[in-house]
Amino acid sequence: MPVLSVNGLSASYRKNKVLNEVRFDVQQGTLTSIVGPNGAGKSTLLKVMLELHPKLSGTVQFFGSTYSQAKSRIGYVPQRGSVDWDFPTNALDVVMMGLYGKIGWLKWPKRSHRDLAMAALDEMGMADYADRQISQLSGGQQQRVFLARALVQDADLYFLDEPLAGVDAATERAIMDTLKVLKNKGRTVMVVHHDLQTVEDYFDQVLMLNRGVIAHGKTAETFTKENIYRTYGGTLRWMEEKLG
Ligand SMILES: Nc1ncnc2c1ncn2[C@@H]1O[C@H](COP(=O)(O)OP(=O)(O)OP(=O)(O)O)[C@@H](O)[C@H]1O
Repeated sequence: MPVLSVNGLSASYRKNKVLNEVRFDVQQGTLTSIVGPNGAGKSTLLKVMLELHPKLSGTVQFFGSTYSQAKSRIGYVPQRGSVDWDFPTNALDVVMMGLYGKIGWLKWPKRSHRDLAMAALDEMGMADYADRQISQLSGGQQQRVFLARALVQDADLYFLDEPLAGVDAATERAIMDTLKVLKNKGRTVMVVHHDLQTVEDYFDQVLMLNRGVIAHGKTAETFTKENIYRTYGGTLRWMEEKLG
């Protein structure tokens, strides 16, 4: 059984249809990049699947059940730009939020929860920043804190929206190492990704999206010149140089 099954999914913003009959299955233990040009509907796809934006039609099944039944098994790291970083909270508290599924809302976290959150911050090289207000962290540091939050959540299926955008090489490596560890533990990870040069190195599966699914499958077989052109149209002149 696929961990994620999307069928005939369509969505719009007012009259502007941005997802059209999207259909794909994702198997457990895969690391998938979602690629496509600006405005292709990648972020919207995540939001619609996670019921943050309404769908027009179609179905989405997680582990064979609905989103609300599967919620505690799903982790989401939104695009950094979409988060209100002025929210007065420190890095440790952000990570603790990933534990609410376990602690329960309005219950006081235990020492062991705090230890788990600290360990995750440490894993992302952010232990020294636990007490720092999130608004006072750099973009890459904020991204590491978000990854730590996803780690403590201990989900089975993760969605990350451009986690590598604007981070330095060390942070990029730390994030990709973390995602590979999750995959090797049998978790399933889907990542909106923009750097076409690293798709083959980083991801075993690719979902090529432009309002509908253009191609989906093993990166080695799917991420071809032809599919890249079909996905991006004429917008990628540099690809011609790269691919000859
Ligand atoms: N809140 C919104 N209200 C109206 N239109 C929106 C909204 N969010 C996105 N759109 C439009 O929907 C389309 C798909 O946007 P989406 O953010 O899903 O694309 P994307 O593939 O993630 O793009 P990018 O690579 O630029 O992040 C775009 O045309 C965008 O302008």
